[in-house]
Amino acid sequence: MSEILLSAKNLTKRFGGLAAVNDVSVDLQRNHIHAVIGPNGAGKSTLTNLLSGDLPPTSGSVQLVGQDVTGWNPEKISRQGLGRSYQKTNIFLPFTVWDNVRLAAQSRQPHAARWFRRANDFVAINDRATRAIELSGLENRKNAMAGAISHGEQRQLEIAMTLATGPQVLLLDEPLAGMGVAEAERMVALLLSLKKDHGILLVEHDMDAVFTLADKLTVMVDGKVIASGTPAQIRADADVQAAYLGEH
Ligand SMILES: Nc1ncnc2c1ncn2[C@@H]1O[C@H](COP(=O)(O)OP(=O)(O)OP(=O)(O)O)[C@@H](O)[C@H]1O
Repeated sequence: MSEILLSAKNLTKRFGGLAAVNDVSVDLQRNHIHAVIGPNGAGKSTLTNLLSGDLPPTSGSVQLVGQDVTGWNPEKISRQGLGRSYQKTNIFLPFTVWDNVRLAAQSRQPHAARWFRRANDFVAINDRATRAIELSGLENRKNAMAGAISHGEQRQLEIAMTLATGPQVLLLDEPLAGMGVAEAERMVALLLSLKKDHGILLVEHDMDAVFTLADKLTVMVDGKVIASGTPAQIRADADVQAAYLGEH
């Protein structure tokens, strides 16, 4: 049986009287892509924030790579193996692609702010950055300024920066947002290649991409899971048809 990398059980997040995430359980296996879909306001971003530690849950628990990480802060959760891409906000536009990825790799080292660093650390950081750039398909853009590359390449850069932290789980929030057809096809191919070494939890509105990529889907509406299963099971689910998917 495949290894479970991430397992969230009965997660609830309340904002005052609103249960933005209501008793949600999801799990993620290595070498799988698990997509979380649902209409606007379903609670997908809130769920993502609970998994990354950006928000504490009101109740429920999260296991990551064999460790209960419930209530841990984002940095500690990152060190335990979860890489979250933050849409563009982490990219330094006046820096090169390489510098951005190297900084992300460096942020993962213990004592990142220390002025004194051993030579071995530098080698390890550079190796991780080089590998992340290779994996994300940005080798030929590594000396370009981040502000001068295309929108699609910037989204690849976000993924490279996430990979540079050495995650086992990738938590990706709308990696295809704002992309044209060719860029989206490239990103779909990239995500499929990354599944070889990672588990990927994907929040995405592009249903064609989701149904191409996902091994498993969880459908949320109004904070609750209304269905979970394979793409074929989700397509055939009457509740999902009625609530969300329509013609898909
Ligand atoms: N910090 C907050 N305080 C109060 N309410 C919030 C907060 N964050 C989210 N909500 C509410 O929780 C519900 C779920 O929002 P969330 O952003 O998680 O949905 P979503 O599925 O990610 O939507 P979208 O697809 O539009 O990004 C919404 O009703 C939203 O208004």
